[in-house]
Amino acid sequence: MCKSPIHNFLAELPKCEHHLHLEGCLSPALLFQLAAKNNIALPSPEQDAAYQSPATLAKRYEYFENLEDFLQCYYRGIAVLVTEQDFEMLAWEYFTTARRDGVRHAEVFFDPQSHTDRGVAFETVVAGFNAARSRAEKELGVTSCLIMCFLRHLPVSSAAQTMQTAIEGGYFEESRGGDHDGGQQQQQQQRAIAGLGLDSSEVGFRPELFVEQYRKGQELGLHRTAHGGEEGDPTYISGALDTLHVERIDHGIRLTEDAELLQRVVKEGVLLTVCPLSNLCLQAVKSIDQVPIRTFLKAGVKFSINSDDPAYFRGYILNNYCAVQEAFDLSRDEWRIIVENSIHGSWIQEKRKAELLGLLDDCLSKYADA
Ligand SMILES: Nc1ncnc2[nH]cnc12
Ligand SMILES: [Zn+2]
Repeated sequence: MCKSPIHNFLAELPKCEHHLHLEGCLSPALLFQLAAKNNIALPSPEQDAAYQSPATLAKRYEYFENLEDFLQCYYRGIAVLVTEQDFEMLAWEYFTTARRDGVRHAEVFFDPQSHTDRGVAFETVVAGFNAARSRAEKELGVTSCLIMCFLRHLPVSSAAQTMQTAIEGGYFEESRGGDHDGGQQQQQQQRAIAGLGLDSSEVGFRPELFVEQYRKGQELGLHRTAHGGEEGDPTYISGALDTLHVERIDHGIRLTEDAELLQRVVKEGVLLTVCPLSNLCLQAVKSIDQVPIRTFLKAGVKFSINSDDPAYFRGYILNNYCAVQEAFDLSRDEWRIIVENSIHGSWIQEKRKAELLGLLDDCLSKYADA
């Protein structure tokens, strides 16, 4: 628990998470558990001393040199995920922890190529994640949608193949799903996969490479977002806006380096999905107060605060909210703006937005005098 006098207020804010990699929720404990169950050999002490125990692995995660250094651990860990139940367990760990942190709605990324390249079927991955999503909606009241990411360091032909698999499998088609309030009222249209994302190594793998996949996605009515301006310069942000026609930018902290682009982002109402602890852990900033939270608030840039890869970056969403509060001492009104923008920037129906805005009002009233 953080030392902020408004910790309880921060904890109870009805959060929407927009930048969360499900594979980034694989804790050292779960990694070792699944490796043993699935008979997956972990690196020997000669190969990598970090993989001796969950404790040594947790120690390894205390310092990453940069995005690339982290991604090596991330992709190595993913090898223990094999069965539908493994994917369900991983996502369930996320949803239960996120709900404890006040998350009410989550739009979560997954990286199908990191599984299909190892011979795990696309259907196994999506079925496991969607089982956890259904359960989270029923048992925890957390609504969610799934965002399929392309790995930008792999050949574009691999992204094209992944897109084809998803289209042919009907994962982008609308089907009647239960409404989030239990399904007694009208049913809402749901897709197994609601949107496209772009992640992995940024510099040298420009967004323009994936224009054809995003064009198809737009034609199919999918939502679109892309990582940009995490390590890459602002042209990675403008490239994603101009050629991929994204609705959001994931990270986007280097937007501050281009005043004109910043004005465009404000004017077009593009939401940035900022991940403060991730930026700190991957050395994108030296301290949290260098994340441009105040600059964005002052300029009217819309953003949400997110955890990215919580098993690797010192905590889930509430730790990120608390870290921001400790660094910036935001007012309740500034938190209201952040949470309102997170709700409005979510890919949900107006009715669900109204419910979440109602919860926000309740929280603001409860803590008005505290
Ligand atoms: N922070 C991040 N940036 C790019 N790709 C990722 N994949 C998982 N986490 C990521
Ligand atoms: Zn990310």
